[in-house]
Amino acid sequence: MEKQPRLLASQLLLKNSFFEVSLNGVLLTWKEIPTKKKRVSGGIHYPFKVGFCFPKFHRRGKGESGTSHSVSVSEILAVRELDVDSKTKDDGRWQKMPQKSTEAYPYAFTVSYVERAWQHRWRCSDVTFHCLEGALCQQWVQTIRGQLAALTSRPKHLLVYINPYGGKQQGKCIYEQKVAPLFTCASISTDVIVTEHANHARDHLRTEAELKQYDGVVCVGGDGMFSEIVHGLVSRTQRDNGVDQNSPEEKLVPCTLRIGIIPAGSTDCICYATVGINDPVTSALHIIVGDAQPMDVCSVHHNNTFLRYSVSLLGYGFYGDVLADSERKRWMGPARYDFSGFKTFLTHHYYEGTVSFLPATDILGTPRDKTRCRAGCFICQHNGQLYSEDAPEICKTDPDVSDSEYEGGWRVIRGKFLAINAASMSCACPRSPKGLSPAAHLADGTTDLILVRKCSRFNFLRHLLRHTSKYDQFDMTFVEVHRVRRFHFTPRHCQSDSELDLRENGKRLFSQICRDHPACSCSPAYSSWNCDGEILPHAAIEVGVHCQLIKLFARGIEEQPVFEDLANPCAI
Ligand SMILES: CCCCCCCCCCCCC/C=C/[C@@H](O)[C@H](COP(=O)(O)O)NC(=O)CCCCCCCCCCCCCCC
Ligand SMILES: Nc1ncnc2c1ncn2[C@@H]1O[C@H](COP(=O)(O)OP(=O)(O)O)[C@@H](O)[C@H]1O
Ligand SMILES: [Ca+2]
Repeated sequence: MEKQPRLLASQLLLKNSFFEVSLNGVLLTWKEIPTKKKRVSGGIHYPFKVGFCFPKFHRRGKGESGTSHSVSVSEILAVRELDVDSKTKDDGRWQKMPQKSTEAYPYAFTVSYVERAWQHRWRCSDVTFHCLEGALCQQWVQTIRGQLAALTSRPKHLLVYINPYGGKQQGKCIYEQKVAPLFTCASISTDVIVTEHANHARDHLRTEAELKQYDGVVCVGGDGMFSEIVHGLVSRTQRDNGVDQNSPEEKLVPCTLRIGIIPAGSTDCICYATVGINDPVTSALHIIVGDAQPMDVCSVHHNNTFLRYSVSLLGYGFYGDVLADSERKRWMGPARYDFSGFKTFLTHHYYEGTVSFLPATDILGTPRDKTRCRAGCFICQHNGQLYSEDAPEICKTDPDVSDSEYEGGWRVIRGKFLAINAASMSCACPRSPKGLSPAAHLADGTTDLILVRKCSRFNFLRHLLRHTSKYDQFDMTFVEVHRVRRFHFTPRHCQSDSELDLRENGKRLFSQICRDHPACSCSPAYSSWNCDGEILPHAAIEVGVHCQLIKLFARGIEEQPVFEDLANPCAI
């Protein structure tokens, strides 16, 4: 790593021990001075070696010379000066000062920073340094503030939407108690809207919100609430740029505003797969430090009419039926998915139809890879660049090139399917920490199309159970998986528009269901699509992936630090 010039270095008091504290452009480091070397310093600038220098994680160690900590400046949330009378100057919060240091070292400042906890959780930690002189204290505060002000990717003003009815209906409480205090600490101002009905956030974003004044949009809720924000922002961006969403071939314009998710829903799979955990404090901290994670978005069309966008799961058959059943049991909260999942598993319906898809052949990675999409993913960077340079099929808008010219690359599969799933990302969630497609990538411009053919209940159960274990859910004769850029699905019996209208009104056409089998002991003709947790009544759809259309306040799942394992060779 390039050596950074030291900006400040002093001996300061921390909890009655002296520390060598230094700041360069990248790290704030404090290292305990061994007892016999301790001496009072009013701010002598002197050279010493910083023992730890890891770029991403702050380290804590205890060597011969005492404990040592390093915090990346990019993960400092705030710095505030403490008053002599032990009251913070900035926000009026009272803090208890140790008696000894208030007497001898009356000036102090507190640095709030990100600390990594268990299983990808982040927490806010405080460290308070005491100084002999006010001027030195001021110098530290000003210098750290200067460093923070130079971090241009951090949001200053956010628009927040809270779904008070998502998940266990705790959205408002989670935001007020866990998130708002952190935003205040980091000097982020917010405009908060508590939604009053479904699609309130989507419509507000699409038509009314004055987006220019914000650095990002935050939703407090589940995947459905996130989906509302995506629809609002993507539609608004296309409208502002004169792009017609109804044309499946059109290249969409990426959204500039980043989206933050404070998880307060039932599945929270988008949060889980982009941050590594569904934890409100962790998500708030990723927003504060100004992380950015690009994400693919699928557009779903039917007969040249735009239906919806999807970022996680598009599922027909099993997941469509689970969702349709679970919507009638919202009162059960998140447990509705387990109940409806069990019920749908027992009904064991299969659906006939034709899937045609355009395999992504020019990219790095396959759905059977052992590597995973992680923070700074090389495959996403590589394939994202390829997409913008080569302008793949979905970007082609040349009216002279007819669809049939692409047909060469398309594959067609007819069959009876228990499930047809398109996972644009892993869909990892607490129910399945590796997800529906463990090797899928967040931002590679593709979706993993998983076809589960008709099989016995026992085999389907084996397939489902493998989502929760280390065994490969694709390594089964009745399952296939393809990494694709586009796909179409047509059910065996095509629906008329009047059938669709009835389905949209919630009336299922059981009279039409078993045309070929009047005894009606078999599967219905149609399922519906589960589009990120929203029901799509159309069975016939056309889907295309738009590479990196949106950005989240996230960085992808961080690899767990390995330095602890290295100390124990048996653990490797
Ligand atoms: C036997 C255990 C099998 C466990 C299999 C778990 C696979 C889970 C993969 C989940 C992928 C989820 C993708 C995300 C979808 C969300 O967008 C979407 C909306 O989320 P929101 O409500 O937060 O807004 N969520 C969903 O559609 C929920 C899907 C949940 C499916 C749960 C399925 C449970 C299956 C249980 C089968 C039990 C069989 C037992 C037989 C003895
Ligand atoms: N104020 C509201 N009243 C009713 N429904 C709402 C409200 N705000 C948002 N919704 C809708 O609630 C649905 C579920 O929201 P979500 O936050 O995803 O929770 P969950 O994860 O429990 O499904 C979404 O379809 C969203 O459009
Ligand atoms: Ca993808």
